[in-house]
Amino acid sequence: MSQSIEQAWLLAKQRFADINVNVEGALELLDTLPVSMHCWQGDDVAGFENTGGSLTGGIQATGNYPGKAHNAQELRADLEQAFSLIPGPKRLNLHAIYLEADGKVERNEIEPQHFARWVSWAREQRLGLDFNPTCFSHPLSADGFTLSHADDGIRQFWIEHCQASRRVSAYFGRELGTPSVMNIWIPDGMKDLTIDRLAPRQRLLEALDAVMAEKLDRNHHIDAVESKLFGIGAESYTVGSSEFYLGYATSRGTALCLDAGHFHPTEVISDKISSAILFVPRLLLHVSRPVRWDSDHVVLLDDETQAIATEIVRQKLFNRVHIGLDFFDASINRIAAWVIGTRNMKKALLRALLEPTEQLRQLEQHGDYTARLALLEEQKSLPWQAVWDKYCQLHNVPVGGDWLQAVREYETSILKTRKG
Ligand SMILES: C[C@H](O)[C@H](O)[C@@H](O)C(=O)CO
Ligand SMILES: [Mn+2]
Repeated sequence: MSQSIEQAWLLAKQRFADINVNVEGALELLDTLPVSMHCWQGDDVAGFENTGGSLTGGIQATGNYPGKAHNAQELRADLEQAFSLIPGPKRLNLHAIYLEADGKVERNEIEPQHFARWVSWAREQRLGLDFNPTCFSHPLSADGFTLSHADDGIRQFWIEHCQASRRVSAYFGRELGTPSVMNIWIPDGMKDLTIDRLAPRQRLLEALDAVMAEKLDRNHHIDAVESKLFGIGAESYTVGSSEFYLGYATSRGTALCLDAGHFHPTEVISDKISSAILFVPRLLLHVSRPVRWDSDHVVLLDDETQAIATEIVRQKLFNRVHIGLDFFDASINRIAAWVIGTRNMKKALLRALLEPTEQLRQLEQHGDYTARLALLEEQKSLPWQAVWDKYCQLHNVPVGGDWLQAVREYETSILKTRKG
């Protein structure tokens, strides 16, 4: 096997060299692009704060595949298993409900100490960490409102939770030497026709300003805000709409999070990148796969994933776009879900890096759209897969579908021994 990988790699290198693409340079660049894997695929967004509580906020993890993680030790073990099957740099994206504490900690009282074990593990694993306040699955979000709540006390609770979360995020960045991107997503919205669509947005604006008032070191912490079109039970009105957050991020200089499942079904985030990046300093991507709705299916190597990666590479947005994943599928092996989705994101980045972009740009500038289309289509069948195999080999992770065997063995020896 390893001999055929080498032969295919050498031939592929030559094929790409023929169109002036430097394959080794592409792999070097790929090694500088981390993908932030989301912890919540490992336990269906349950967290460890209130095990047994249900997932609310208009999102759903459907399926009951056995073996999900029930505590941080299990989740870390599962993550290590997934990481060992994915080549190149990775980060981990944590939610506040993944804290570790002896007793109950109110969300507005979370502190860095509750995430200390995550940090020392991340240091061992050479991972950067990202963070999210958790503004759902809580009694004070039960009526569908958090930061835009009309009740001052409830709104203040969520403001304090987000303020506390920013300090945790800055702690991650300080300890690990790489800024933590902290994304605020809230579920606030209404099921049915809404009379006052302005007041909740006004309250959200003021609440976010209060959350962000404390100045934190940019080298440790980056604020991001995530819009949404609708959620289950919030079909008619979402306070944090796309326009709201584009305006917020633009006027406040925060990062804007674009989730692939948070727009009208025919809208794609790949086409939003080049507009939004003209007005906001940074983008955070939640690469996901919406099937008819914001279903958060596992990321495929499909046209949109490719278009997202291609956009980052063509515009050289390497330092301004943070790539995160956001899916939660409980109907298949959860580790396999991570591996499939993350490898696909990385494959898309590799394919984008192997594109003869300069040549295509020249053709476009000269108005030769025939050749542009012809070349775009031809390069799809160039042997990028041989380059991917080599990349996997260089990083000591399984080539092709061989990783599935490791997942199966882990399932038999570990996951099947877990209850539920
Ligand atoms: C759990 C995440 O924070 C959540 O998925 C959010 O990012 C989102 O996309 C909600 O639809
Ligand atoms: Mn998201």
